[in-house]
Amino acid sequence: MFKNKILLITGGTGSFGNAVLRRFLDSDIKEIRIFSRDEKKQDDMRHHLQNPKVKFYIGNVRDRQSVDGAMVGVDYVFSAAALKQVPSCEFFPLQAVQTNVIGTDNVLESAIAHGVKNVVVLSTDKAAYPINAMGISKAMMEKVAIAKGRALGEEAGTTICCTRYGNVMASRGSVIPLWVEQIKNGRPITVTDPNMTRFMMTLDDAVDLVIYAFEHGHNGDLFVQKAPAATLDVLAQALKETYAQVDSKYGETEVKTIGTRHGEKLYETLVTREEMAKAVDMGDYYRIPCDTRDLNYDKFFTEGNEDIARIEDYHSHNTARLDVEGMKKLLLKLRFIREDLGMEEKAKSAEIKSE
Ligand SMILES: O=c1ccn([C@@H]2O[C@H](COP(=O)(O)OP(=O)(O)O[C@H]3O[C@H](CO)[C@H](O)[C@H](O)[C@H]3O)[C@@H](O)[C@H]2O)c(=O)[nH]1
Repeated sequence: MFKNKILLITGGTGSFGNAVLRRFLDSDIKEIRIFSRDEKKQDDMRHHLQNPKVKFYIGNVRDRQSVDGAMVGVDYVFSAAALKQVPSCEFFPLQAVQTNVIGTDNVLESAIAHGVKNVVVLSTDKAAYPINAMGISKAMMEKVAIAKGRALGEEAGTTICCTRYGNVMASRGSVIPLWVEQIKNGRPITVTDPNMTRFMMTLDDAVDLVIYAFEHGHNGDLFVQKAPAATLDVLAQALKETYAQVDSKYGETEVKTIGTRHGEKLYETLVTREEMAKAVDMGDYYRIPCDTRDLNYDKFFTEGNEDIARIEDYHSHNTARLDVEGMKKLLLKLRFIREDLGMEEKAKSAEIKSE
């Protein structure tokens, strides 16, 4: 499907972009374009990869002209550029709107104008019943993408769909690399709330989900991957026990409860109750087709969905729950933990401790 095609990844220097590169570089894809703001990260990537198939574009999704410059000749787009940290978006919500909503709209409009065949927009569980600025901006981003997909319709040359996933274990700036640093530096592990749950996905799961959406998506679809969850308590214990294999003193690390941060939820929802009512169960995934009713209000009263009251949303408190042993198994899938445990050769680059 990617043979001789050009793929553009916005926000391509992030964890997701790097994982896509690892997956596709040895394939028969023609070119992968990395579009992002940070010249330093691009430069590091360029030196590390030294691969003529990868082309770099400096730009900002907020600036349509820069997006247009990268879009010429592109077949497929993975739209991953985002402000994604909950606390920073809480303090600068309009910045989240600029990048996540308006920036994504720029990417979609540009893709349609340039005849791109397929766009997959990356979202997060925090967009379902959102309570924080990051989630609210991502929820609006989903609405923008889905409305555009619906307006384009089945026969259009461009297909737009969204994927929503949970916490990507050990992605840049997330809790696992932070706790690993704490363990190794002899500091206590800082836990916000031991009973808080999060969906646990690997970066490979996230790439699989995007490819699944790419292959199965109809205009306006939203895709979710079923995933297990764990409490922070279990995650902390599993990390301690895993690192005790490197040095037994790590197993003695103190765990300190610091309290919930700005805008955090006790548990995350991947599929809302309202979405569950129309979700198509595809085995490992849910496909949530867009609502194709038109803006004729009468229909909303005559075609209401009575099932909704009986359906439960899909969240990190009611999905499959990992225990410490299960969590440890999942941790061992992470590249940087495997490196630390000596199960895998260390990567050449001075990549930060994350996936
Ligand atoms: O010192 C800390 C930091 C975090 N946490 C907890 O660890 C969990 C994960 O926190 P992260 O900061 O790793 O992730 P978030 O859930 O805040 O958000 C992350 O996951 C999202 C998906 O849900 C998006 O991908 C988002 O971009 C990304 O930052 C949360 O329950 C948080 O309370 C702690 O206990 N101690």
